[in-house]
Amino acid sequence: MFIIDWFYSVLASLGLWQKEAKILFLGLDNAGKTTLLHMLKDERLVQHQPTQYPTSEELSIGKIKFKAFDLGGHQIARRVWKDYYAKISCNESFMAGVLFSRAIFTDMLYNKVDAFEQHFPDTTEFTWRSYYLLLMLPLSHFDLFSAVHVDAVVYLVDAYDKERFAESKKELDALLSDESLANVPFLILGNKIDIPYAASEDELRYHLGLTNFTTGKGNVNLADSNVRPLEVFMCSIVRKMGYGDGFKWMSQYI
Ligand SMILES: Nc1nc2c(ncn2[C@@H]2O[C@H](COP(=O)(O)OP(=O)(O)OP(=O)(O)O)[C@@H](O)[C@H]2O)c(=O)[nH]1
Ligand SMILES: [Mg+2]
Repeated sequence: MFIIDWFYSVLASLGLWQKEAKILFLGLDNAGKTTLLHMLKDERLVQHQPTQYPTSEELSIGKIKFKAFDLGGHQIARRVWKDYYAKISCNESFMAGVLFSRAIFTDMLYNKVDAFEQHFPDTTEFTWRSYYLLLMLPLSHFDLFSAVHVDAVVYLVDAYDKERFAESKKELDALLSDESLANVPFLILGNKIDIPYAASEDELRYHLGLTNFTTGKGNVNLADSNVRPLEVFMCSIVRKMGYGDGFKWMSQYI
């Protein structure tokens, strides 16, 4: 890991490798993460299936090139969120392998791929987990390490689905209190305001417990403070409105 980091920093110093920002798109299922990602990517509105596998896209907004990770928001998918932002130190390459294969296993779990077990009924769980681990270890160096340093989180909330505000708050609170994400800017998008009776910005702030925690919409310099940039923007992805201001706000902190 150290060697890889060193290698990249040498390349970067020679201008041969550009560091791009890494942004996680998080939020409950059905919030609009995939819709937003594709709207940003090619300005097209596409109807998507619920996301099963974590995916990533290269995007650029203004001068910032970034890689966006769309991780899926349903219950089981949420378990791999942490694998994408947990900080791993240099001598923990082994753990990286473990985490990566854990992500794979979670994946297998929710796709009900139990074929492996059926073919090898005598193989204990431990053994086939170990095989996977060995197989995945070399890959994990690249995959995980491109994902560990998160530059920002875009957290989407369906502003129309008021019944799930509490659930959304719970997941958001867990992210905000996770020390691997300490000081990482959070852009909270209250989506679907094109639907009548969607929550207002104040309502959403209230239900997410953010009323006194946001840091201001304009150009607010937080560099010298120890305060995490956090702000709420209401948007409608289908109407292409609102999220642009949010990303503009966010870009000053990346
Ligand atoms: N009315 C309205 N519907 C939207 C908007 N954005 C997304 N949707 C709809 O919300 C539904 C869920 O959108 P997705 O982008 O698939 O949601 P997701 O967050 O990726 O969900 P998971 O993949 O399950 O985590 C889709 O039917 C979208 O068309 C919006 O701005 N307004
Ligand atoms: Mg999705």
